[in-house]
Amino acid sequence: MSHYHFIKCCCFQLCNVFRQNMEIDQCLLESLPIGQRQRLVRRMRCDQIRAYYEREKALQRQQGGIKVRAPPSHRKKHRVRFGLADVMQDAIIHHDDKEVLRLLKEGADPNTPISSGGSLLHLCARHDNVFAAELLIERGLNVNLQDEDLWTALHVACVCDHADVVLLLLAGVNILLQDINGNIPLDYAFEGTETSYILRKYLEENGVDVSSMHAMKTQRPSTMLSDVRQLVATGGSLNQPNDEGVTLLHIACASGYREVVSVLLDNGADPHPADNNFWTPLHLAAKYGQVTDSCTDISDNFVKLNLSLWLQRLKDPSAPLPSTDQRYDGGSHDLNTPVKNLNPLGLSISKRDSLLEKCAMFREAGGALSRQPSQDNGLDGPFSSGASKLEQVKLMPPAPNDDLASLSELTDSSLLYEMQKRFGNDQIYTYIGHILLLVNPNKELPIYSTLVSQLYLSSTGRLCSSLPPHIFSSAERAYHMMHQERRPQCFILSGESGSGKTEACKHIVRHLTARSSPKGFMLEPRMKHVNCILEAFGHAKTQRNSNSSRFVKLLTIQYCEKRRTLLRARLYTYMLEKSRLVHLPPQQHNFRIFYLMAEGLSAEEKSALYLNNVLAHRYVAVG
Ligand SMILES: Nc1ncnc2c1ncn2[C@@H]1O[C@H](COP(=O)(O)OP(=O)(O)OP(=O)(O)O)[C@@H](O)[C@H]1O
Repeated sequence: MSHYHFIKCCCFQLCNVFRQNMEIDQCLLESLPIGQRQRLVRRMRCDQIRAYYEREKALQRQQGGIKVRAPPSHRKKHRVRFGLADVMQDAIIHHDDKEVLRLLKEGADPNTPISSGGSLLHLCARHDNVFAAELLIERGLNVNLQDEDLWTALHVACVCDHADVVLLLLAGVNILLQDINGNIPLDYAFEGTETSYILRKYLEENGVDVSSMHAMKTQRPSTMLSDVRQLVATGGSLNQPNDEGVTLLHIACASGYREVVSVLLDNGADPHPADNNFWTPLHLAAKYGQVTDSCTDISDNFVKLNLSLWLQRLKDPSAPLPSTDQRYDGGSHDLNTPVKNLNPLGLSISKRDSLLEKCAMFREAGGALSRQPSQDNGLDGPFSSGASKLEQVKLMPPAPNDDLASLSELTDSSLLYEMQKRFGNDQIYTYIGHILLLVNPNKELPIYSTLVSQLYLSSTGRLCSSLPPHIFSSAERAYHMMHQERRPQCFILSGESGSGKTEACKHIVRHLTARSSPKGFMLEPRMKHVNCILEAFGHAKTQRNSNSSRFVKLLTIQYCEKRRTLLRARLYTYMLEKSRLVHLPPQQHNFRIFYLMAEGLSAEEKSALYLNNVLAHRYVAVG
């Protein structure tokens, strides 16, 4: 008996058995394929339930008829409702302008604080949503609102280098408002960015001398130091708290004034007392002085380290004093804290995330340019030589609409709207899940340099959330899939003529070549020559594209099991449009090789080939 018949027989038997007494031989059941087993068990369960209700009904009839509640046929759907303020936050993050307008009309309060701290304007500043910011300001939201770290929306916009938001906010904001670290928004704008330029210009136009302002700020620790020394000399109390329980040591620790901390501790300031919020100086030092491993300013650790040693010494007087080289060496602490040195613990998680993203993306020019691939989990650095050169990089910061699949509304119009908005910002690449969408910019964008290619290197193949969508990341992903699956990977580039497939293909090949060999980037000029030859025989000028490929391409990458690396990237060509040789569609050219020959061959060469007047031939004259 065939397997199929055996199963059919079993089922038949089972159904009969089941109908008779609803008992099933477990072994028989287990011998069935999973799908059939599930179907059978489901049917059993239905019959059981039906039998139960019938029995219940019969029982009630016997007992004088209390109604049994039938199983609910339509279970009531419970809808989760979010407050207007939450929906508003979501709409702002996703740049859903229509929704923001609707919510405001429905009475959403623009003054509602947001869950991650700050106002809705802070959120707009973070997500570069100028439209929503404008609406909120129109409805009376105070532009000078400060969050728990005393950041205004302008601080946020500066950190994120969102110049449009900065321009909008400048109309009403107090540009000199300081945050908890005593920094004004300009302190967070990277040198050389548009934001920094706008702020400086604005300050200058309003008569503020930026350099003297900076000098004043850097003098603050030395002013406090001399005040503390004077207090010590006059025998004043170093432990006197203010109304909030804050002592001098709290202030010095929170601000990272290491020399002041040393003087205070040397002169008997008590490191133990907590302020009214239960923060000891050590807590504050940890909160504002701690650095992550990514930040190199080791001196920021000093306050915490020094205090720990002093605390240890308080318990055990024989413990060694902090060594002098661990003490503050005076004046080097830069109060004009750049973002990369900002203490992440002092910020809300959302702000920390955005800062880390910014750190990864927009390190100061030098930092970014010196980034080595090895930072990304130990890549072997095929680019080290290429990256030393200064290159122009302009990548947009990651945005919520980077992946259209994550939009709350997925309709033709919402997708088109997002694409159009991105295109307007030169964000030509967009993910839809793992698919990459490209809108041909038809202009040179500085996003294909060696450095950018290097930024997209990853040793794991996971997409870096701090980098915007890019063809390099798709190439990188394919490379890692090839490693994981140990089989060739294929790119499918689809789109109408002139949409940018050929260019995309070149970018992929370029990234992969560089990726697979330390000399990858050196091959680039040669690849250009090869491309030139290939295109001469397969490309032609059409109405839509002056360099249209007249064949179907297939790009695959192959894995080398032995060397565990990329063996070859191969471009297969199929279905060359041979008919073009003898028949030209209206307003079109023949393959480029003819025109190159006409231009490039010497008179003797042409004569030897009987092509003295190449362009006079019917098949090369424009159709
Ligand atoms: N990423 C890009 N950045 C800048 N310009 C681009 C980009 N992609 C395409 N272009 C421009 O668009 C032109 C047409 O692109 P491309 O030849 O790649 O289109 P295609 O889809 O391969 O067209 P066809 O199917 O006709 O071969 C290019 O010559 C180039 O000028």
